[in-house]
Amino acid sequence: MTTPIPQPPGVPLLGNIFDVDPSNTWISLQKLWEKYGEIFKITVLGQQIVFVGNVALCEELCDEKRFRKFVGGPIVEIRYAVHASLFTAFDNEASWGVHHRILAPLLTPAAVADRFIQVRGCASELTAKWQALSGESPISALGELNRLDLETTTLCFYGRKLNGLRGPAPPMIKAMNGATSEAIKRPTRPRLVNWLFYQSKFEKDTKAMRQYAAECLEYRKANATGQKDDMLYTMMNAKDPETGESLSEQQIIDEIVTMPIGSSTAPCVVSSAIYYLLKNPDCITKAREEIDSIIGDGEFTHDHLEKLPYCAGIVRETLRLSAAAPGFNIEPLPDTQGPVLLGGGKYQVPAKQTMIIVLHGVNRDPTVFEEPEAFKPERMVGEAFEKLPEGSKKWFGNGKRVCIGRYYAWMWNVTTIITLLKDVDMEMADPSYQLKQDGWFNLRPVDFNIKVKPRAK
Ligand code: HEM
Repeated sequence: MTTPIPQPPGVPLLGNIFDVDPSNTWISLQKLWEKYGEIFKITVLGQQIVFVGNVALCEELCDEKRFRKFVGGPIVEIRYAVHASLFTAFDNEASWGVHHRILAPLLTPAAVADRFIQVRGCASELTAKWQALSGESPISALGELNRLDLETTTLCFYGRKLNGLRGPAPPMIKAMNGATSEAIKRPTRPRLVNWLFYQSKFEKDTKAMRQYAAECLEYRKANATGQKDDMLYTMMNAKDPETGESLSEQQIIDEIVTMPIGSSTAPCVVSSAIYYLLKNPDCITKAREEIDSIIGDGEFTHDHLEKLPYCAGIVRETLRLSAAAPGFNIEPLPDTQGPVLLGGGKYQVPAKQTMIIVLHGVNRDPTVFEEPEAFKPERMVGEAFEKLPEGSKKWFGNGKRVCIGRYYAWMWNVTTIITLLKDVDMEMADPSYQLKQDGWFNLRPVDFNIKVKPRAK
Protein backbone atom coordinates (compact mmCIF):
# COMPACT_ATOMS: atom_id res chain seq x y z
CA MET A 1 0.00 0.00 0.00
CA THR A 2 1.46 3.37 -0.98
CA THR A 3 0.75 6.64 0.84
CA PRO A 4 -1.25 9.20 -1.17
CA ILE A 5 0.78 12.28 -2.10
CA PRO A 6 -0.87 15.27 -0.40
CA GLN A 7 -2.43 17.99 -2.55
CA PRO A 8 -4.13 21.29 -1.63
CA PRO A 9 -7.92 21.09 -2.27
CA GLY A 10 -8.01 23.45 -5.31
CA VAL A 11 -11.10 24.39 -7.31
CA PRO A 12 -13.15 22.49 -9.94
CA LEU A 13 -11.67 22.53 -13.48
CA LEU A 14 -8.87 25.00 -12.66
CA GLY A 15 -7.31 22.76 -9.99
CA ASN A 16 -4.65 24.43 -7.84
CA ILE A 17 -4.23 27.52 -9.99
CA PHE A 18 -4.86 29.77 -6.97
CA ASP A 19 -2.30 27.96 -4.80
CA VAL A 20 0.58 29.24 -6.92
CA ASP A 21 1.10 32.95 -7.46
CA PRO A 22 2.49 33.24 -11.02
CA SER A 23 4.36 36.42 -10.09
CA ASN A 24 6.17 34.67 -7.23
CA THR A 25 5.98 30.94 -7.97
CA TRP A 26 8.86 29.80 -5.77
CA ILE A 27 7.56 31.55 -2.67
CA SER A 28 4.18 29.83 -3.20
CA LEU A 29 6.03 26.52 -3.41
CA GLN A 30 7.94 27.31 -0.22
CA LYS A 31 4.60 27.87 1.55
CA LEU A 32 3.23 24.57 0.22
CA TRP A 33 6.43 22.84 1.39
CA GLU A 34 6.00 24.37 4.87
CA LYS A 35 2.50 22.85 4.97
CA TYR A 36 3.08 19.47 3.31
CA GLY A 37 6.81 18.73 3.75
CA GLU A 38 8.71 16.03 1.89
CA ILE A 39 6.37 15.57 -1.06
CA PHE A 40 3.21 17.20 -2.45
CA LYS A 41 1.48 17.71 -5.76
CA ILE A 42 -0.65 20.26 -7.56
CA THR A 43 -2.72 20.20 -10.72
CA VAL A 44 -2.69 23.23 -13.02
CA LEU A 45 -4.66 23.38 -16.29
CA GLY A 46 -5.08 19.60 -16.13
CA GLN A 47 -1.37 18.86 -15.63
CA GLN A 48 -0.15 17.22 -12.43
CA ILE A 49 3.22 18.26 -11.01
CA VAL A 50 4.90 16.53 -8.04
CA PHE A 51 7.26 18.47 -5.76
CA VAL A 52 9.96 16.92 -3.62
CA GLY A 53 11.34 18.66 -0.52
CA ASN A 54 13.68 16.44 1.49
CA VAL A 55 17.22 15.16 1.10
CA ALA A 56 16.41 11.45 0.71
CA LEU A 57 13.87 11.98 -2.08
CA CYS A 58 16.11 14.57 -3.77
CA GLU A 59 18.96 12.06 -3.74
CA GLU A 60 16.66 9.40 -5.17
CA LEU A 61 15.54 11.67 -8.04
CA CYS A 62 19.20 12.42 -8.80
CA ASP A 63 19.75 8.76 -9.73
CA GLU A 64 20.42 9.02 -13.47
CA LYS A 65 19.75 5.31 -13.95
CA ARG A 66 16.07 6.10 -13.25
CA PHE A 67 15.53 9.83 -13.91
CA ARG A 68 16.69 12.73 -16.09
CA LYS A 69 16.23 16.48 -16.44
CA PHE A 70 12.72 17.39 -17.61
CA VAL A 71 12.78 20.17 -20.19
CA GLY A 72 9.30 21.67 -20.06
CA GLY A 73 7.26 24.69 -18.93
CA PRO A 74 9.41 27.83 -18.48
CA ILE A 75 12.55 26.15 -19.88
CA VAL A 76 10.73 25.50 -23.15
CA GLU A 77 9.38 29.07 -23.16
CA ILE A 78 12.86 30.60 -22.88
CA ARG A 79 13.85 28.64 -26.01
CA TYR A 80 12.10 31.47 -27.84
CA ALA A 81 15.15 33.56 -26.88
CA VAL A 82 18.00 31.01 -26.84
CA HIS A 83 16.73 28.01 -28.88
CA ALA A 84 18.51 24.70 -28.13
CA SER A 85 21.23 26.11 -25.88
CA LEU A 86 22.94 24.13 -23.11
CA PHE A 87 20.28 24.98 -20.51
CA THR A 88 17.25 24.54 -22.77
CA ALA A 89 18.17 21.56 -24.98
CA PHE A 90 15.94 18.49 -24.78
CA ASP A 91 17.69 15.35 -23.58
CA ASN A 92 17.58 13.79 -27.05
CA GLU A 93 18.88 16.86 -28.92
CA ALA A 94 22.29 15.95 -30.34
CA SER A 95 23.31 19.62 -30.38
CA TRP A 96 23.55 19.58 -26.54
CA GLY A 97 26.54 17.20 -26.74
CA VAL A 98 28.22 19.35 -29.43
CA HIS A 99 27.80 22.55 -27.35
CA HIS A 100 28.83 20.79 -24.13
CA ARG A 101 32.01 19.26 -25.58
CA ILE A 102 33.04 22.60 -27.10
CA LEU A 103 32.33 24.67 -23.97
CA ALA A 104 33.11 22.38 -21.00
CA PRO A 105 36.94 22.62 -21.39
CA LEU A 106 36.60 26.41 -20.88
CA LEU A 107 34.91 25.93 -17.51
CA THR A 108 37.11 23.36 -15.77
CA PRO A 109 38.70 24.41 -12.43
CA ALA A 110 42.06 24.99 -14.22
CA ALA A 111 40.54 27.06 -17.04
CA VAL A 112 38.54 29.10 -14.54
CA ALA A 113 41.63 29.74 -12.40
CA ASP A 114 43.16 31.51 -15.42
CA ARG A 115 40.35 34.08 -15.09
CA PHE A 116 41.03 34.86 -11.43
CA ILE A 117 42.91 38.12 -12.10
CA GLN A 118 39.97 39.43 -14.14
CA VAL A 119 37.44 38.35 -11.50
CA ARG A 120 39.47 39.97 -8.73
CA GLY A 121 39.98 43.11 -10.84
CA CYS A 122 36.25 43.59 -11.39
CA ALA A 123 35.52 42.95 -7.67
CA SER A 124 38.14 45.56 -6.73
CA GLU A 125 36.49 48.02 -9.11
CA LEU A 126 33.25 47.54 -7.19
CA THR A 127 34.90 47.95 -3.79
CA ALA A 128 36.57 51.17 -5.00
CA LYS A 129 33.14 52.44 -6.03
CA TRP A 130 31.66 51.43 -2.66
CA GLN A 131 34.54 52.89 -0.67
CA ALA A 132 33.84 56.26 -2.25
CA LEU A 133 30.27 56.20 -0.93
CA SER A 134 31.35 56.79 2.71
CA GLY A 135 28.33 55.07 4.25
CA GLU A 136 25.78 57.68 3.32
CA SER A 137 23.44 56.79 0.45
CA PRO A 138 21.76 53.36 0.56
CA ILE A 139 22.43 51.14 -2.46
CA SER A 140 20.73 47.98 -3.70
CA ALA A 141 23.07 45.08 -2.90
CA LEU A 142 21.59 42.95 -5.69
CA GLY A 143 21.50 45.80 -8.21
CA GLU A 144 25.21 46.45 -7.70
CA LEU A 145 26.17 42.78 -7.76
CA ASN A 146 24.11 42.15 -10.93
CA ARG A 147 26.24 44.77 -12.62
CA LEU A 148 29.42 43.23 -11.27
CA ASP A 149 28.36 39.78 -12.47
CA LEU A 150 27.63 40.92 -16.03
CA GLU A 151 30.80 43.00 -16.08
CA THR A 152 32.93 40.02 -15.03
CA THR A 153 31.19 37.44 -17.22
CA THR A 154 31.44 39.65 -20.30
CA LEU A 155 35.12 40.29 -19.66
CA CYS A 156 36.14 36.74 -18.75
CA PHE A 157 34.17 34.93 -21.45
CA TYR A 158 33.86 37.44 -24.29
CA GLY A 159 36.90 39.68 -23.71
CA ARG A 160 34.86 42.88 -23.65
CA LYS A 161 34.90 45.54 -20.93
CA LEU A 162 31.36 46.88 -20.55
CA ASN A 163 32.26 49.55 -17.97
CA GLY A 164 28.83 48.83 -16.54
CA LEU A 165 29.48 49.38 -12.82
CA ARG A 166 28.69 53.08 -13.10
CA GLY A 167 26.09 55.08 -14.98
CA PRO A 168 22.90 53.52 -16.37
CA ALA A 169 22.76 49.73 -15.88
CA PRO A 170 23.55 47.76 -19.08
CA PRO A 171 20.22 46.99 -20.91
CA MET A 172 21.09 43.25 -20.86
CA ILE A 173 20.29 43.15 -17.12
CA LYS A 174 16.74 44.44 -17.54
CA ALA A 175 16.19 42.30 -20.63
CA MET A 176 17.28 39.08 -18.84
CA ASN A 177 14.94 39.86 -15.98
CA GLY A 178 12.05 40.63 -18.34
CA ALA A 179 12.53 37.54 -20.52
CA THR A 180 13.03 35.06 -17.67
CA SER A 181 10.07 36.37 -15.66
CA GLU A 182 7.88 36.13 -18.76
CA ALA A 183 9.10 32.58 -19.44
CA ILE A 184 7.99 31.53 -15.95
CA LYS A 185 4.53 33.09 -16.31
CA ARG A 186 3.68 31.93 -19.84
CA PRO A 187 2.83 28.29 -19.02
CA THR A 188 0.19 29.50 -16.53
CA ARG A 189 -1.73 31.54 -19.14
CA PRO A 190 -3.73 30.47 -22.20
CA ARG A 191 -1.64 30.77 -25.41
CA LEU A 192 -3.93 33.38 -26.92
CA VAL A 193 -3.52 35.63 -23.86
CA ASN A 194 0.28 35.28 -24.10
CA TRP A 195 0.20 36.15 -27.76
CA LEU A 196 -2.21 39.09 -27.48
CA PHE A 197 -0.90 40.83 -24.38
CA TYR A 198 2.65 39.67 -23.62
CA GLN A 199 4.31 38.71 -26.90
CA SER A 200 5.64 42.12 -27.89
CA LYS A 201 7.44 42.68 -24.53
CA PHE A 202 8.88 39.13 -24.72
CA GLU A 203 10.11 39.89 -28.24
CA LYS A 204 11.59 43.21 -27.15
CA ASP A 205 13.55 41.62 -24.28
CA THR A 206 14.72 38.79 -26.53
CA LYS A 207 15.91 41.31 -29.09
CA ALA A 208 17.82 43.27 -26.41
CA MET A 209 19.56 40.10 -25.12
CA ARG A 210 20.53 39.00 -28.61
CA GLN A 211 21.70 42.54 -29.34
CA TYR A 212 24.11 42.28 -26.36
CA ALA A 213 25.41 39.01 -27.82
CA ALA A 214 25.70 40.39 -31.35
CA GLU A 215 27.69 43.35 -30.00
CA CYS A 216 30.09 40.99 -28.18
CA LEU A 217 30.60 39.12 -31.46
CA GLU A 218 31.06 42.28 -33.53
CA TYR A 219 33.51 43.65 -30.96
CA ARG A 220 35.55 40.46 -31.16
CA LYS A 221 35.58 40.48 -34.97
CA ALA A 222 36.89 44.04 -34.85
CA ASN A 223 39.42 43.36 -32.03
CA ALA A 224 40.57 39.80 -32.60
CA THR A 225 44.28 40.23 -31.93
CA GLY A 226 45.65 38.28 -29.00
CA GLN A 227 42.35 36.70 -27.88
CA LYS A 228 42.95 33.04 -28.50
CA ASP A 229 41.98 31.33 -25.30
CA ASP A 230 38.60 32.56 -24.14
CA MET A 231 35.08 31.21 -24.51
CA LEU A 232 34.12 33.43 -27.42
CA TYR A 233 37.24 32.49 -29.40
CA THR A 234 36.50 28.83 -28.77
CA MET A 235 32.85 29.15 -29.74
CA MET A 236 33.87 30.89 -32.99
CA ASN A 237 36.68 28.51 -33.90
CA ALA A 238 36.52 25.13 -32.17
CA LYS A 239 35.15 21.92 -33.60
CA ASP A 240 33.41 19.27 -31.52
CA PRO A 241 36.08 16.55 -31.02
CA GLU A 242 33.46 13.82 -31.49
CA THR A 243 31.45 14.95 -34.55
CA GLY A 244 33.72 17.60 -36.04
CA GLU A 245 30.79 20.03 -36.00
CA SER A 246 31.28 23.69 -35.17
CA LEU A 247 28.75 26.22 -33.86
CA SER A 248 26.76 28.37 -36.26
CA GLU A 249 26.55 32.12 -35.64
CA GLN A 250 23.00 31.67 -34.29
CA GLN A 251 24.19 28.97 -31.88
CA ILE A 252 27.04 31.19 -30.71
CA ILE A 253 24.57 34.00 -29.99
CA ASP A 254 22.32 31.52 -28.14
CA GLU A 255 25.19 30.58 -25.83
CA ILE A 256 26.45 34.17 -25.40
CA VAL A 257 22.97 34.95 -24.03
CA THR A 258 22.66 31.73 -21.99
CA MET A 259 25.85 32.21 -19.96
CA PRO A 260 24.85 35.56 -18.35
CA ILE A 261 21.36 34.17 -17.66
CA GLY A 262 22.98 31.23 -15.83
CA SER A 263 25.48 33.51 -14.19
CA SER A 264 22.79 35.86 -12.87
CA THR A 265 22.27 33.37 -10.02
CA ALA A 266 25.68 34.25 -8.56
CA PRO A 267 24.79 37.84 -7.52
CA CYS A 268 21.69 36.43 -5.80
CA VAL A 269 24.06 34.29 -3.72
CA VAL A 270 26.46 37.10 -2.81
CA SER A 271 23.71 39.62 -1.98
CA SER A 272 22.02 36.95 0.19
CA ALA A 273 25.39 36.22 1.85
CA ILE A 274 25.68 39.91 2.75
CA TYR A 275 22.22 39.72 4.32
CA TYR A 276 23.06 36.63 6.40
CA LEU A 277 26.42 38.09 7.44
CA LEU A 278 24.88 41.36 8.59
CA LYS A 279 22.32 39.39 10.61
CA ASN A 280 25.17 37.33 12.12
CA PRO A 281 28.02 39.81 12.79
CA ASP A 282 30.08 37.19 14.65
CA CYS A 283 30.45 35.42 11.27
CA ILE A 284 31.95 38.64 9.83
CA THR A 285 34.42 38.72 12.70
CA LYS A 286 35.45 35.08 12.10
CA ALA A 287 35.75 35.58 8.34
CA ARG A 288 37.87 38.69 8.77
CA GLU A 289 40.16 36.93 11.25
CA GLU A 290 40.72 34.27 8.61
CA ILE A 291 41.19 36.78 5.76
CA ASP A 292 43.54 38.99 7.76
CA SER A 293 45.68 36.08 8.90
CA ILE A 294 45.98 34.54 5.42
CA ILE A 295 45.96 37.52 3.05
CA GLY A 296 46.72 40.38 5.44
CA ASP A 297 47.87 43.48 3.60
CA GLY A 298 49.43 41.45 0.79
CA GLU A 299 48.04 40.73 -2.65
CA PHE A 300 44.97 38.49 -2.78
CA THR A 301 45.90 35.58 -5.10
CA HIS A 302 44.13 32.51 -6.44
CA ASP A 303 46.18 30.28 -4.10
CA HIS A 304 44.48 31.96 -1.14
CA LEU A 305 41.04 30.64 -2.11
CA GLU A 306 41.62 27.15 -0.74
CA LYS A 307 43.24 28.52 2.40
CA LEU A 308 40.07 30.33 3.49
CA PRO A 309 37.71 27.49 4.48
CA TYR A 310 35.46 29.60 6.67
CA CYS A 311 34.79 32.01 3.77
CA ALA A 312 34.00 28.99 1.58
CA GLY A 313 31.63 27.83 4.36
CA ILE A 314 29.85 31.21 4.19
CA VAL A 315 29.20 30.74 0.47
CA ARG A 316 27.99 27.13 0.91
CA GLU A 317 25.74 28.02 3.85
CA THR A 318 24.27 30.84 1.75
CA LEU A 319 23.70 28.48 -1.18
CA ARG A 320 21.84 26.23 1.27
CA LEU A 321 19.66 28.84 2.96
CA SER A 322 18.96 31.17 0.05
CA ALA A 323 18.31 28.41 -2.51
CA ALA A 324 19.41 31.01 -5.08
CA ALA A 325 18.86 28.39 -7.80
CA PRO A 326 15.50 27.38 -6.37
CA GLY A 327 15.09 23.95 -7.92
CA PHE A 328 15.30 21.74 -10.96
CA ASN A 329 12.93 19.56 -13.00
CA ILE A 330 13.11 15.79 -13.18
CA GLU A 331 11.19 13.06 -15.02
CA PRO A 332 11.48 9.26 -15.12
CA LEU A 333 13.57 7.97 -18.06
CA PRO A 334 11.38 7.60 -21.17
CA ASP A 335 11.57 3.77 -21.25
CA THR A 336 10.17 3.50 -17.70
CA GLN A 337 7.39 0.90 -17.55
CA GLY A 338 4.45 1.24 -15.19
CA PRO A 339 4.19 3.49 -12.15
CA VAL A 340 7.33 4.67 -10.38
CA LEU A 341 7.82 3.97 -6.68
CA LEU A 342 9.59 6.55 -4.53
CA GLY A 343 10.85 6.52 -0.95
CA GLY A 344 11.30 2.74 -0.79
CA GLY A 345 7.74 2.15 -2.05
CA LYS A 346 6.07 4.74 0.16
CA TYR A 347 4.85 6.88 -2.76
CA GLN A 348 3.83 6.15 -6.32
CA VAL A 349 3.87 8.43 -9.38
CA PRO A 350 3.01 7.72 -13.03
CA ALA A 351 5.80 6.80 -15.47
CA LYS A 352 5.53 10.14 -17.25
CA GLN A 353 5.45 12.40 -14.22
CA THR A 354 7.00 15.86 -14.08
CA MET A 355 8.69 16.38 -10.71
CA ILE A 356 10.37 19.46 -9.30
CA ILE A 357 12.98 19.42 -6.56
CA VAL A 358 12.25 22.35 -4.22
CA LEU A 359 15.70 23.18 -2.86
CA HIS A 360 14.36 25.55 -0.19
CA GLY A 361 12.85 22.45 1.46
CA VAL A 362 15.62 19.98 0.68
CA ASN A 363 18.21 22.38 2.11
CA ARG A 364 16.24 22.70 5.35
CA ASP A 365 15.70 18.98 5.92
CA PRO A 366 15.73 18.74 9.74
CA THR A 367 17.01 15.16 9.63
CA VAL A 368 20.23 16.50 8.06
CA PHE A 369 20.55 20.05 9.36
CA GLU A 370 20.12 20.87 13.04
CA GLU A 371 18.45 24.28 13.46
CA PRO A 372 17.89 24.44 9.70
CA GLU A 373 17.00 28.15 9.69
CA ALA A 374 20.23 29.18 11.46
CA PHE A 375 23.18 30.55 9.45
CA LYS A 376 26.14 28.39 10.51
CA PRO A 377 29.05 28.45 8.04
CA GLU A 378 31.04 26.05 10.24
CA ARG A 379 28.72 23.16 9.29
CA MET A 380 29.88 23.65 5.69
CA VAL A 381 33.60 23.34 6.45
CA GLY A 382 35.99 20.36 6.34
CA GLU A 383 34.80 17.00 7.65
CA ALA A 384 31.37 18.34 8.66
CA PHE A 385 30.74 19.32 5.03
CA GLU A 386 32.22 16.12 3.59
CA LYS A 387 29.92 14.02 5.80
CA LEU A 388 26.72 15.66 4.50
CA PRO A 389 24.66 13.43 2.19
CA GLU A 390 25.02 14.18 -1.53
CA GLY A 391 21.30 15.02 -1.76
CA SER A 392 21.88 18.00 0.53
CA LYS A 393 24.49 19.58 -1.78
CA LYS A 394 22.53 19.90 -5.00
CA TRP A 395 22.62 23.69 -5.33
CA PHE A 396 24.35 23.35 -8.73
CA GLY A 397 21.95 20.67 -10.03
CA ASN A 398 22.81 17.10 -10.93
CA GLY A 399 24.59 14.66 -13.22
CA LYS A 400 24.84 15.22 -16.94
CA ARG A 401 22.91 18.51 -16.71
CA VAL A 402 24.73 19.86 -13.65
CA CYS A 403 25.65 23.57 -13.85
CA ILE A 404 28.47 23.88 -16.38
CA GLY A 405 29.44 27.23 -14.80
CA ARG A 406 29.79 25.88 -11.24
CA TYR A 407 33.56 26.32 -10.85
CA TYR A 408 33.46 29.81 -12.31
CA ALA A 409 30.44 30.69 -10.14
CA TRP A 410 32.21 29.33 -7.08
CA MET A 411 35.33 31.40 -7.75
CA TRP A 412 33.27 34.53 -8.45
CA ASN A 413 31.20 34.11 -5.28
CA VAL A 414 34.12 33.42 -2.96
CA THR A 415 36.39 36.06 -4.50
CA THR A 416 33.66 38.71 -4.32
CA ILE A 417 32.76 37.96 -0.69
CA ILE A 418 36.41 37.94 0.36
CA THR A 419 37.12 41.23 -1.45
CA LEU A 420 34.11 42.90 0.14
CA LEU A 421 34.85 41.68 3.67
CA LYS A 422 38.52 42.61 3.28
CA ASP A 423 37.98 46.17 2.14
CA VAL A 424 34.48 47.41 2.93
CA ASP A 425 32.20 47.91 5.94
CA MET A 426 28.54 47.21 5.23
CA GLU A 427 25.39 47.82 7.24
CA MET A 428 21.68 47.38 6.56
CA ALA A 429 20.01 50.57 5.38
CA ASP A 430 16.98 49.41 7.40
CA PRO A 431 18.25 47.43 10.43
CA SER A 432 14.83 45.78 10.87
CA TYR A 433 14.85 44.37 7.30
CA GLN A 434 13.91 40.68 7.06
CA LEU A 435 14.81 38.72 3.92
CA LYS A 436 12.09 38.77 1.24
CA GLN A 437 12.71 36.89 -1.98
CA ASP A 438 11.29 36.67 -5.44
CA GLY A 439 12.64 35.45 -8.73
CA TRP A 440 12.29 33.38 -11.85
CA PHE A 441 15.09 31.00 -12.72
CA ASN A 442 16.76 32.21 -9.53
CA LEU A 443 15.75 33.58 -6.12
CA ARG A 444 16.96 36.99 -5.08
CA PRO A 445 16.60 39.35 -2.14
CA VAL A 446 13.94 42.03 -2.67
CA ASP A 447 14.32 45.65 -1.46
CA PHE A 448 17.55 44.79 0.34
CA ASN A 449 19.55 48.01 0.64
CA ILE A 450 22.86 48.53 2.37
CA LYS A 451 25.19 51.38 3.30
CA VAL A 452 28.86 50.91 2.52
CA LYS A 453 32.11 52.64 3.38
CA PRO A 454 35.84 51.84 3.57
CA ARG A 455 36.66 49.21 6.19
CA ALA A 456 37.70 50.71 9.51
CA LYS A 457 40.73 48.77 10.74
C1 HEM B 1 25.93 30.35 -7.75
C2 HEM B 1 25.64 30.41 -9.03
C3 HEM B 1 24.92 29.34 -9.81
C4 HEM B 1 24.04 28.39 -9.38
C5 HEM B 1 23.53 28.16 -7.95
C6 HEM B 1 23.66 27.62 -10.54
C7 HEM B 1 22.78 26.55 -10.53
C8 HEM B 1 22.46 25.79 -11.64
C9 HEM B 1 21.56 24.66 -11.62
C10 HEM B 1 20.80 24.15 -10.40
C11 HEM B 1 21.54 24.14 -12.89
C12 HEM B 1 20.72 22.93 -13.36
C13 HEM B 1 19.44 23.40 -14.01
C14 HEM B 1 18.56 22.28 -14.46
O1 HEM B 1 18.76 21.11 -14.11
O2 HEM B 1 17.59 22.59 -15.17
C15 HEM B 1 22.38 24.96 -13.71
C16 HEM B 1 22.59 24.75 -15.05
C17 HEM B 1 23.32 25.59 -15.83
N1 HEM B 1 24.06 26.68 -15.42
FE1 HEM B 1 24.29 27.34 -13.52
N2 HEM B 1 24.31 28.12 -11.63
C18 HEM B 1 25.11 29.16 -11.22
C19 HEM B 1 25.96 29.91 -12.00
C20 HEM B 1 26.17 29.72 -13.34
C21 HEM B 1 27.14 30.42 -14.13
C22 HEM B 1 28.15 31.43 -13.59
C23 HEM B 1 26.99 30.01 -15.41
C24 HEM B 1 27.75 30.41 -16.63
C25 HEM B 1 29.03 30.47 -16.65
C26 HEM B 1 25.93 29.01 -15.43
C27 HEM B 1 25.48 28.35 -16.54
C28 HEM B 1 24.64 27.26 -16.51
C29 HEM B 1 24.26 26.52 -17.71
C30 HEM B 1 24.67 26.83 -19.14
C31 HEM B 1 23.44 25.47 -17.28
C32 HEM B 1 22.84 24.36 -18.14
C33 HEM B 1 23.82 23.21 -18.18
C34 HEM B 1 23.35 22.05 -19.04
O3 HEM B 1 22.19 21.64 -18.95
O4 HEM B 1 24.18 21.53 -19.78
N3 HEM B 1 25.46 28.86 -14.14
N4 HEM B 1 22.95 25.95 -12.93
